[in-house]
Amino acid sequence: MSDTKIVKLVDESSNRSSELPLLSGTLGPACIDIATLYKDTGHFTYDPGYGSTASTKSAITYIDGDKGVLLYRGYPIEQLAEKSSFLETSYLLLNGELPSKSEFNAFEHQITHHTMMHESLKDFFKGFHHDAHPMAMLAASVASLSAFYHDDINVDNAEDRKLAAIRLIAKMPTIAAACYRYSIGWPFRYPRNNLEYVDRFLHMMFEVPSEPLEMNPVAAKALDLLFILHADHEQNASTSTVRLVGSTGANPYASIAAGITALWGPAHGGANEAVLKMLEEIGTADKVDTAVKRAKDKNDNFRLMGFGHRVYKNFDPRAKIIREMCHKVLNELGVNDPLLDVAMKLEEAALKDDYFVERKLYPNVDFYSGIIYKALGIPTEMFTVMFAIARTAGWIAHWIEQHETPGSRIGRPRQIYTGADVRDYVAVDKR
Ligand SMILES: CC(=O)SCCNC(=O)CCNC(=O)[C@H](O)C(C)(C)COP(=O)(O)OP(=O)(O)OC[C@H]1O[C@@H](n2cnc3c(N)ncnc32)[C@H](O)[C@@H]1OP(=O)(O)O
Ligand SMILES: O=C([O-])CC(=O)C(=O)O
Repeated sequence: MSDTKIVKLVDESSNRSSELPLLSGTLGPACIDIATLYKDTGHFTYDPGYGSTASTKSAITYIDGDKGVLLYRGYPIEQLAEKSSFLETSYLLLNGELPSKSEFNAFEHQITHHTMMHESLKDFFKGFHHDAHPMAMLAASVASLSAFYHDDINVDNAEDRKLAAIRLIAKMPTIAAACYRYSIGWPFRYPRNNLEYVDRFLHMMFEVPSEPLEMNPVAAKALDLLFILHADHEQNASTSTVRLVGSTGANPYASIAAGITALWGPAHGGANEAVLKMLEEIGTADKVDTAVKRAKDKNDNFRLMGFGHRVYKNFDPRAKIIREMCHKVLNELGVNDPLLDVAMKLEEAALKDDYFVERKLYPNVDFYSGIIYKALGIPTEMFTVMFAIARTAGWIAHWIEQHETPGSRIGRPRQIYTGADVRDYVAVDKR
């Protein structure tokens, strides 16, 4: 699979030289194994934001940012979006292969068996302020799982790791729905295990006893598709956070809770909430040009939310699928949302503008997803929670891969010190 050439590298500051492999898989870009040259010598590279640093090898997800290619375990995202389900995709991410029918049934059975949230976890919610952000409640609740499931936190045991993965994927929708219902003062709903994964979640979110919930197949299909598209994205900020925390030997619930907090920021998963707020603020299609102008102004902190990506420099294949789905879902649900017009006008204006073209800034996965969530009745503050439900599959797959990889080391970046030179302490009355 890999086509390895040898390159000679010289580190001038230490005068060390080494012959190192130029690593290049059949799919991947070439990269030099600098770590071998510098390993524990005190010399290191400076790469703010890790734009040129591979922190790990991984067999889970592949991205070609120039060609707009995304593969989960080798399968193109377009095919998974069309033919798979979120649970099947989760199995694929975790196990490396698509399941047979009986393997899938067993997996679904295990997930269904673990959907309940511990009764005592409900008491946690009572301590949260009534208008706490759902992401704050989600992060705290998931971190607290390690206080409930002591029996499956031996990170060195493969069976325990698997059980933690099942528990997390199963319980995330239950906890997420509880975050929503707490925020509106409604009693929690138990998971109805005769329903499928996404229907079960929608039931826990929206069911009211006096008005039994009619399951809408269009809504369920759209949500399942969004979950597939958000399930993994190699070493993005939240997954790298999960791996960094995981590298210390921390338990899976603590590691995933750290991923949730990293996802929350508006530069990452929090962008879906920020996009909708931005579109609402812009308000009408005739105000789009002002927004584009502001986004280009370096004295203005305003950015076009849902635009730009560290890796995709042509288009984000997920954004393409979501954009199409957005039209379809609104049409099928009979929703006429003027924000869709604003979004399309904004995309059109930005793609014609030299600033965005030169910097290769295109709509990313978060640009159109919020309009779909809104059409499904999901409140804006829950958008990033929805992302977290889906990304849990990817996070835990990476956490497991990390623990299965021999020779994994603690993550420990270096820094370039820019502070004061050595100096003597001065007593307070002499300062
Ligand atoms: C699920 C996800 O996480 S997808 C990403 C979701 N985040 C967003 O949508 C937030 C808006 N986008 C951004 O902030 C960025 O494009 C990021 C965080 C996604 C990527 O950041 P980076 O790869 O570090 O790019 P960086 O911030 O260096 O931007 C490169 C240039 O494009 C500009 N730029 C990047 N994104 C935008 C934007 N959305 N609007 C206006 N200008 C932008 C920067 O100002 C910079 O300009 P300069 O070269 O003149 O200084
Ligand atoms: O890969 C990234 O940097 C961000 C992203 O699109 C994701 O996490 O889905």
